[in-house]
Amino acid sequence: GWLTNVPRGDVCVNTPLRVVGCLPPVIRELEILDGPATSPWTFKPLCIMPAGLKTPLCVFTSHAFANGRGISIVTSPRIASNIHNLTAFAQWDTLTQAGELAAPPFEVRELPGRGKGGIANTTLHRGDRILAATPALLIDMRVYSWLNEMDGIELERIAVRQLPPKAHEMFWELHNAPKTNSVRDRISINAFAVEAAGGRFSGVVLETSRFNHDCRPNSAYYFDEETLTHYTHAVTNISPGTEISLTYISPLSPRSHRQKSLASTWGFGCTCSQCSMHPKMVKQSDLRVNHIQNMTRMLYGWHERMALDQELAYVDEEVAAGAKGAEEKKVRLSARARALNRTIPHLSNQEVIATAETIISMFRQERLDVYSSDAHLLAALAYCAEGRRFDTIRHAQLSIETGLIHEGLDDELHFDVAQLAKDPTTDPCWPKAAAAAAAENSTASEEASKASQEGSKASEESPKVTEESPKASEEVSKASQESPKTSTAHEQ
Ligand SMILES: C[S@@+](CC[C@H](N)C(=O)[O-])C[C@H]1O[C@@H](n2cnc3c(N)ncnc32)[C@H](O)[C@@H]1O
Repeated sequence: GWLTNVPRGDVCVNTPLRVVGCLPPVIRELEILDGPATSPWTFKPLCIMPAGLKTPLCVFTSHAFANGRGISIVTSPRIASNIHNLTAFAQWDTLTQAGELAAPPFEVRELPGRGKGGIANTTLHRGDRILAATPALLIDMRVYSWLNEMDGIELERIAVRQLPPKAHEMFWELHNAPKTNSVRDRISINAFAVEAAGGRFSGVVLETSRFNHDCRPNSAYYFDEETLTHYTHAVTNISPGTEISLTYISPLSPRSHRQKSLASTWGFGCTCSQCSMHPKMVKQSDLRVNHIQNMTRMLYGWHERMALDQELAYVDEEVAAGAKGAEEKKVRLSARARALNRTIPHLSNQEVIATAETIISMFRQERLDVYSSDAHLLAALAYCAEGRRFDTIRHAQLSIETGLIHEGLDDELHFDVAQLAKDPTTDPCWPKAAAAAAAENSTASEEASKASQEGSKASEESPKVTEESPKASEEVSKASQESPKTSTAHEQ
């Protein structure tokens, strides 16, 4: 009954497919093996089987999701089941009322020449949350490659149609610039590229879609895959009355590329301050972003080589122990190490530090310092390899601060950086000789402190952390000079 009610004419009229005929898509109901009663979805999933493939793409809608905000997901049954197992579904009642802030720190207003936009209604400081919202739509990117345009649009239409009333209404109020079809165009103009449960999606986050673009934005966003929540935070201090902006594209591309991509996908000529600068300044800015990218590539190479060296040392032990598959692994890792040696120049720790500091400074000049999380992490690792404890901690902390705003950092990497920020001397990057000296020092100091505790209570007030004393740090730095640099050991 429901299927026959789907008006399909619109799809055909608005697509070039009309020229070659307009057959209605073949839509099937997904067989739910456990039976409909146990299905987590509000409607029976409707599917289209892509020509020549064995996996259908279907629409999965939940009205209960995120306290009734609802969601429609177009994807394969396997990915849908993975998504359903995420915290976002398993504990939706414990999540905050995403997107339903009692007092949002912005108002949506009509702005000259750019449609609607979000205007701050309070003072926001760097790091303040502006929005946290779940997407109303997640459209698997495979829709665009596996299905013909008409079939893809049909699934998108069903996904929108099945949304709860409020989300449905908000979707139709979104900005649109007619090109192909009213549903597809709205999705492509307003969606964020997100990843979840092993799939890549166009995600429409209804509230966040109101923010306009700026190449040097005052807010940054990321998508938390586990809770399916899209976060937006302030990256600068924002005064009331200021427009909240985010970037639709990578800001690390030259002005001409940015302009082209904004015009072709979003239909506007960017007039943000970074695009409107004096041509000489544009040239310098383009040069800087180019430098940033090249130098970052070099540092990633250094980091990969350092990780490879550590892995090779481990594999050497496995080979010596006669472990199965160790020889093959060593051959594979050595080949990768040789390839890196050919393409990435060799860098000493000091050079890595100088390069990372230069990248960080250029990001600052570009007003993109929130992007310098990786550069801070690499600086921290190089300082660590030099046995410079407090420089390591300083950069690890800066990496965390920028990373939290820009990426959320709740993954393994965050755990590693957090460890580094707490105590680099226990990290594998810390020079072994220095670690041994520090351990010896701390044993000596423990013994001394024990002895003095016995003698007098006053010794309890003396600083216990011996590495912090000038003598200890001198020893550390000497030891690190003497120690073989882990990152170069296998290259020589
Ligand atoms: C995701 S929507 C942003 C919100 C939109 N202005 C609205 O009214 O809902 C993207 C569209 O907003 C407009 N837009 C965004 N940033 C802009 C900017 N910096 N200058 C002019 N128009 C902009 C463009 O029409 C673009 O296609």
